[in-house]
Amino acid sequence: MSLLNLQLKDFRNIRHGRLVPGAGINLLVGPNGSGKTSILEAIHYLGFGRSFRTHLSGRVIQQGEQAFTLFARLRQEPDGLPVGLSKTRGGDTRLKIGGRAAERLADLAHILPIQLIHPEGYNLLTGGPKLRRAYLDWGLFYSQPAFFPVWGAFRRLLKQRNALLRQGRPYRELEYWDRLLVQSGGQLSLFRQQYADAIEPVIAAMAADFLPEYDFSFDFFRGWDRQQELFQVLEQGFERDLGLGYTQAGPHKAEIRIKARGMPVQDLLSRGQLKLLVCAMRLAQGLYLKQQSAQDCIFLIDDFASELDEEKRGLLATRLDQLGAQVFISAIDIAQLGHMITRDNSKLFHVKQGEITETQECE
Ligand SMILES: Nc1ncnc2c1ncn2[C@@H]1O[C@H](COP(=O)(O)OP(=O)(O)OP(=O)(O)O)[C@@H](O)[C@H]1O
Repeated sequence: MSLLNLQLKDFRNIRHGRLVPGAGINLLVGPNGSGKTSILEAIHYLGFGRSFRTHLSGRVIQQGEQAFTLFARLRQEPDGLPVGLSKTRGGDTRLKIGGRAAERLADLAHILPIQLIHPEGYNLLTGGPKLRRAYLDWGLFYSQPAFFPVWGAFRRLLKQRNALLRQGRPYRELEYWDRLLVQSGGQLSLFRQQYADAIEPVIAAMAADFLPEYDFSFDFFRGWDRQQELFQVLEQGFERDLGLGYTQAGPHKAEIRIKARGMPVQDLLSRGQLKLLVCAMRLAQGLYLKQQSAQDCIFLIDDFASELDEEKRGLLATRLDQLGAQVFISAIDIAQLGHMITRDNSKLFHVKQGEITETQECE
C-alpha cells in the first residue's frame, strides 16, 4: 500500500498541511522543530490508530484546537481509496474508509501496513518482551487475516481469568474459562511459532547484510514450559496465580530471544549495532509480507539515516529500493541523504514552521 496524498489539519504544529508523495523515497527536510516527525507521526496514526511518541491523543492535537483530522488517498484501483481519521480532545474518534463511516481502527490498519524505524527503535531489543511479542503479532496481523480474532479472544479470556483471580474465586469456577483460554492460547501460540519460524531466516539474511560480523540465533519462547501443556500449567499454577492476582504463564509471556556469539544481543551489541539489527528486522517484516501476500509496507524513517555511516545508508537505500516500498524519511540536512535518493519516483519536501513545500523532484 502507498499514499497518493496526505492532508493534515491541526496535527501538532501543522495547521493545514498537504503533500503528494512519490511512490518511492520521500525526503522531509527542515530545521529542528519544523514538523518533520509530526508528518511521520500522522501517517503512523492512520496505520496504528496511535502515535509512536505519546499514548495521549490530546498531545497531538494542535494547542488551542479541539480535534485533529487526517485525510489520505491510498493507492487502489481505479482512482484511490479515500480514508479519514479525526480525534477530539474528548477522545471521540471518527473513521472513514472509502467514504463510509468505519468503526474499527483495525480495518484501516489492515490495509495500511507500516514499518517504523526511529532513534528509540532499538527498544525492540533492549526493552521488555512485550515489544518483541508486538513485533510478531503485528507481522501476523498483516499477513494472516485469521490471527486477529484469535488474538482478541485470547486477550478477553485472559482478562476475564485475571478478574476472577483477583476476586479470589475457587478453581472450579475458572475451569470452564481455562478450557476456552487453552483453546485460543494454543491457536495463538501456533500462529506465533509458525510466523517466528518463517521470519527468522528472513531476518538472519537481512542482518547478515547490515552486521556481517555476527551470526544471529533466534529462539521463540511460547510463554510456558516446553515440557507441559498449557492446561496443566494453568491448573498447577492456580494457587500462585490466585495469590498474585494474575496469570503467570501463557502466550501473554511469549518472547523471541535473539543471541549472537552465545550472548543476548542487548548485552553484546553497541547502540548503533542494535539499531542496525532492528532496521534489519523491520525490513525483513516488510519483505516477508510482500513475499507472502504481495502487500507493500510504508516505511517511516525518523532521523535515522543520518546516524548511519555512508555504507549502511547506501545499503538501507538499496534494500528499500528492492522492496519497492513507499518511504518517508525525515532529516535535518539533505547533504547526509544523497545516497537515499535512488529512484526517479523520489521527492523532496521542505518543512518549515509547520508548512510543507515540495521543493524539487529528485533525480
Ligand atoms: N500539540 C501541539 N500543538 C502545537 N505545536 C506542537 C504540539 N506538539 C508539538 N508541537 C510543536 O511542533 C513542532 C514540531 O515538532 P516535530 O517533532 O515534528 O519537529 P521535527 O521537525 O521532527 O524536529 P527535530 O528535527 O528537532 O526532531 C515542535 O516545535 C513542537 O514544539
